Amino acid sequence: MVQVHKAEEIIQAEVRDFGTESVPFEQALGRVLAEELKADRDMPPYNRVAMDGIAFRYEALEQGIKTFKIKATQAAGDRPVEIESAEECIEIMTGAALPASADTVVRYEDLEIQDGKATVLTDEVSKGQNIHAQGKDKKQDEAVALANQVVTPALIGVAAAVGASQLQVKMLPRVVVISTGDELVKIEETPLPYQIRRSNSYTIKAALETYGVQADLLHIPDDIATMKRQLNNCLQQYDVLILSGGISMGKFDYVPQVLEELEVIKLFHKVKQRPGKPFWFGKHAQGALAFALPGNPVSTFMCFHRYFLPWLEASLGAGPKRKAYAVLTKDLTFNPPLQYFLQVNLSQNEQGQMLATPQEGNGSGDFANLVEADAFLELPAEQTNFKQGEVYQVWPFKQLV
Ligand SMILES: Nc1nc2c(c(=O)[nH]1)N[C@H]1C(S)=C(S)[C@@H](COP(=O)(O)OP(=O)(O)OC[C@H]3O[C@@H](n4cnc5c(N)ncnc54)[C@H](O)[C@@H]3O)O[C@H]1N2
Ligand code: MOO
Ligand SMILES: [Mg+2]
Repeated sequence: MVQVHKAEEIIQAEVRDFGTESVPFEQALGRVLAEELKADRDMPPYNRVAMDGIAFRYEALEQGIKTFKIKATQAAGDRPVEIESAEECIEIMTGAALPASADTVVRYEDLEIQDGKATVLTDEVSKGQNIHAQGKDKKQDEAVALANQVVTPALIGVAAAVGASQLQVKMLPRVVVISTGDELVKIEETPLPYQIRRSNSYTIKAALETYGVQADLLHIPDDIATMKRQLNNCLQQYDVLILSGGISMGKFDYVPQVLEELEVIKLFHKVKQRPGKPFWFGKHAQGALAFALPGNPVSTFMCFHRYFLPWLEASLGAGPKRKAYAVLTKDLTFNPPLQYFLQVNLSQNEQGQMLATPQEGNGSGDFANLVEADAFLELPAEQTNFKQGEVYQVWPFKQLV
């Protein structure tokens, strides 16, 4: 049995590099960028008009000119229309490229327009106002996104702006999520009174999709020969096997035995934690990793977030997971010498602190309450009494505000 930090260390020592691939930028959401993205030209690419109104030369105001002859109207996307003299202006729209002969824009709200002439009504005009200067956001060839950044909707927009229709991203591991257990039936079936529907694999598959990982699902019955054959296939075909169930003390918990018979080297079995104590982790001679998670749904869920996701993020080069902390809002006691992962609800107080309020759980087998919870609060094994106001690391599994 290993401590939580040791289990984490062993898993992190098995971080892999799956290489890079090019994908259409629209399909890159959630992937990890493997290249620096550069501005193909200045951003903005021209002096961009920021208000609908007129453009003219500021020197006109200095000469006492307040009324301008409207030479033309220029929409966004039009080639710039130049003015010939300080008495002229162009009616110009937001997003248009400022003509080189003008340097100042006054918005319609500060104008009176009559008989083809525009009069400036305000004295508060400064040179260069209402213009976004060319290259102010980014210069041509400057980086707009860095390698190892996660592709977000904002990044996809920037990629579009610089014409990067393909993005080089980190390749994802091939993952199979395996359920075991003869009590489990397909979700579309009506279970017999002593059976249940499979759920763990769907939770994990859904969580993986956030990272762009499209995992395959497989169910293996509690039969050694079948399990051996199927797991052997999986070890050849996948980079990662995430299993749930079949790893504890039960007569039909065959997973560790079968994995070891298939030359998956056990790197640890059992972690000093609750839930999730029976967690088994190993690696195959040819490289595949087996995360054999305990079958109780809360245990599966916790181990997946606490161990698998940090491994995935490190393998994709997204850097170590940013740590989050929260303040415990109630006293509690936990006697066993195990790291306790407490289900909590997260909120923020007016001081901007993240608060963790324990959620009444019912052990790791009852998981309907996970829908309400936001995170696991990690309470150290060497401590028994935990006091309101103390701060602990938290593992959120829901999108925070
Ligand atoms: N004698 C002992 N018994 C148990 C111990 C122990 O230390 N000594 N540990 C307990 C703990 S803690 C856990 S956690 C479980 C882990 O059991 P397994 O990993 O062997 O999982 P199973 O026995 O196959 O199933 C446990 C439980 O989870 C349900 N399950 C399994 N897979 C799914 C799934 N895909 N979807 C939904 N539910 C699933 C299964 O029906 C069982 O109820 O062992 C304790 N026992
Ligand atoms: O690890 Mo078990 O999850 O305590 O039920
Ligand atoms: Mg069992």
